[in-house]
Amino acid sequence: MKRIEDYVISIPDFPEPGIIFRDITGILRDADGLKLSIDKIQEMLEGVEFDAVLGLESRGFIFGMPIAYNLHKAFIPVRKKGKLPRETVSAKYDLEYGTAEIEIHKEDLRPGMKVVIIDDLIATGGTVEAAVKLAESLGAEVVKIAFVMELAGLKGRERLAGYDVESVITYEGK
Ligand SMILES: O=P(O)(O)OC[C@H]1O[C@H](OP(=O)(O)OP(=O)(O)O)[C@H](O)[C@@H]1O
Ligand SMILES: Nc1ncnc2[nH]cnc12
Repeated sequence: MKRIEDYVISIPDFPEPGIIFRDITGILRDADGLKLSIDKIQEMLEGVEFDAVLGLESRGFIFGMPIAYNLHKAFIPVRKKGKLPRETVSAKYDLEYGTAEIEIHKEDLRPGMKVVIIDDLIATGGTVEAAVKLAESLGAEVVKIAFVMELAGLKGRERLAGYDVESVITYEGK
């Protein structure tokens, strides 16, 4: 039986020198890998009460949507700036490579909603930290943050102190 780490393809020096790119398409192209990844994240949510999955564009959509569907929860996209048509709140952040800005529809979250944030990977933690800020700025409570992969060497988890954070697999380095 293969493990999730057996499906991830690691590409050195992509998209720039020094980055080891952890490619999830190796998981998705195999039906067993795809099922295993969704099942593993779903296991993390057992016993967690929540209203909606927040999926982070774009790879967080891939893993977040099937889970929202399976558990009969809402799915709310957190998108890169300029894509959402209604009124938004937005946050800027730094990436392992470059900077970016994400946003969410303001009226999609209401005070008191409990949300789970799902993404494929945490590197520096900048993206997920920005997503937490957006959710909380609208009064939502982040009850769980789940990743397929964690690059522990980049210490992104340190930005999430006090939150319930779990990853299917952890790479000790970058
Ligand atoms: O922890 P961080 O340093 O913030 O990096 C992690 C984020 O970077 C990647 O997304 P990216 O912005 O490359 O977008 P994509 O999913 O559309 O490829 C990844 O899917 C995470 O969302
Ligand atoms: N090393 C990495 N591999 C894949 N996606 C990433 N996003 C940020 N860092 C990444």
